[in-house]
Amino acid sequence: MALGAASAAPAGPEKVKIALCQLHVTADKPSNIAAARAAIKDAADAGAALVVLPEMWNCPYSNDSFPTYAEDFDELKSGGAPSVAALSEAAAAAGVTLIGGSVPERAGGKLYNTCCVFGPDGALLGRHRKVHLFDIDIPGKMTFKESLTLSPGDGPTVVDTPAGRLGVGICYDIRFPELAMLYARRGVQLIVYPGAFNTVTGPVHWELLAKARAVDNQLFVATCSPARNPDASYQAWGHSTVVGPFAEILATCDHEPTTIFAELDYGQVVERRTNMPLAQQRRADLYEVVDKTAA
Ligand SMILES: O=C(O)CCC(=O)C(=O)O
Repeated sequence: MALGAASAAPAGPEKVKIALCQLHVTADKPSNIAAARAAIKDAADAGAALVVLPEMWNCPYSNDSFPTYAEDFDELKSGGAPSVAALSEAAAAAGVTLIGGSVPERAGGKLYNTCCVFGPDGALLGRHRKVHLFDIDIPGKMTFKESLTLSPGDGPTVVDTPAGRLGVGICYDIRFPELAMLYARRGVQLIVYPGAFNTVTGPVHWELLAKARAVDNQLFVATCSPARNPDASYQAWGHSTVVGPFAEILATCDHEPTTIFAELDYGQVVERRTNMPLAQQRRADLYEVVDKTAA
């Protein structure tokens, strides 16, 4: 299906309070889990209905760590997936929709960088496996090859939640405008990118990409990073940010552990698209982006 006008806005809440938890991530998995639980509760206590965690919040961001900290989600009930179980419990206890950042997932002999989405009753509503792996080489500055340990997911993820219709991408996924465009086409109101940019690409690209995906598609974008840990081998950029559909910054922060909040008014998605009907003005006679995963 060629991507044209966005589908109608889904029935759902008009306004949602979102919280992005910029967690301090260490090598101690139980303490990372405890910190995530506490942050989710605190965010809910402060009135958030939608809570977001960062990429790889249960382990150091390194290829050495991913296999060690990985969890098999099929072992949820037998206690083999403590991070994911904690997310489900914390979402239910707090009564929030939870975009559970990402953790390394073990499935079918492979590892994935996976985000789980939970409803306010703790039910798993969706799961996104990072589609675009972070393989870059900027000599002397930043070299990382996720594909040494991880496999890519094979599809986009759109989840209808009590906090709106959400699209999920993980970190490097934000660099691919086609994925965001596909989400807009499917009526997504907010794209959430748990991410962990670094001190090389972060200062130049992190905010720029969030604004670009928002303004291209006239929707909300939230990027949630771990805090910078001076002891870690990978220095996360931090700067978790919420951007509105006119590319306006609604909330942001530095690299310290914190939780930031923003009120999303989904009516603005409709308003911006009415003011500036980009989707209707596309020249399908000149170019098109094709959704190869549409049902
Ligand atoms: O795209 C970048 O510069 C950083 C991406 C990244 O850190 C990731 O995908 O985990």
